[in-house]
Amino acid sequence: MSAIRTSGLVKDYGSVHALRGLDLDVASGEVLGFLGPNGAGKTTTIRILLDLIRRTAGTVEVLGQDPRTAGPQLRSRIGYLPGEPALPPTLTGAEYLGYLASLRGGAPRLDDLVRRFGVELRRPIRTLSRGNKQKIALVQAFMHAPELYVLDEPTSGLDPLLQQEFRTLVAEVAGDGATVFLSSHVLAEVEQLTRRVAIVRSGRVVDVDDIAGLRARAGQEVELTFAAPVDAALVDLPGVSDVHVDGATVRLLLHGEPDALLRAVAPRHVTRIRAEDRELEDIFLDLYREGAA
Ligand SMILES: Nc1ncnc2c1ncn2[C@@H]1O[C@H](COP(=O)(O)OP(=O)(O)OP(=O)(O)O)[C@@H](O)[C@H]1O
Repeated sequence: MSAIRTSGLVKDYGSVHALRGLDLDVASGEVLGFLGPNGAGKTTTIRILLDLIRRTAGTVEVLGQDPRTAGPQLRSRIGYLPGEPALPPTLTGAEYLGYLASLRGGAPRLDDLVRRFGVELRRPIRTLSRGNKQKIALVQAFMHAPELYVLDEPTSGLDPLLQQEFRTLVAEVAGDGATVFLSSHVLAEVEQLTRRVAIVRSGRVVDVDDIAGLRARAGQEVELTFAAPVDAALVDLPGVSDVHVDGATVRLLLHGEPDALLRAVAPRHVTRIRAEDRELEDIFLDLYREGAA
């Protein structure tokens, strides 16, 4: 079953085509990373899922319902952490969270979360630091133990200790079977929390894969050193790209199995070999650029 499904989702802001047929399927119980360069359409997608803005065309299902027509009881099954939370400045944290708890028919996790994150409840929200505001936003997203979490850049403004606490919390709710849809630029977060990622570019999902699959496709950086200078033609093979020859040293990018490469260089005297998986960061940069091309 899907927790989120969009098909052919289109959103125009006047002449700006923010979403151009976005297809997305988030399975129930999965943690999916939603990644893409600035302006790709992540926040627009999330706002449509939450029924904060109207789509131009396409279909959307959230927990089996169309958010456009489902009404507030659907909203109470979702925990939403906006990228830039707008909190009521004059209320205290206690007043604001208490109000939301009554709207949503309870907040079983409120006390636990307040303790874990050290939330300042007594002062008016306008007097709080950015990090302390972010904590209140985070607590409201998690306190009613929803089935689906929609988190837009969740750890911006949190110090590293609280970021770690947040990751623990996400792993907990995922372990309890909730679905988490996480937009993030923090690669450590994506890598630690998600198994699958969807890459969005120019209003479309251009790639969906698990992290292991991305790594495998992204290949390895290989450096071979020979006893004597060689020619690039030696490694002109399928699955080999980005070849740089510097005298007796050859650097290249290898996709797939190394077997053909090893056979090709075997007749020469190889003095040194080094192979490294590419960093996840490079992989994402490639994916963002591929989309741009
Ligand atoms: N209210 C608006 N009016 C006009 N254009 C908008 C509006 N909101 C977003 N856009 C445009 O729609 C496109 C998608 O924006 P969106 O905020 O969804 O991207 P994003 O992927 O969330 O980016 P970021 O990572 O920078 O937050 C961008 O070109 C943006 O300028």
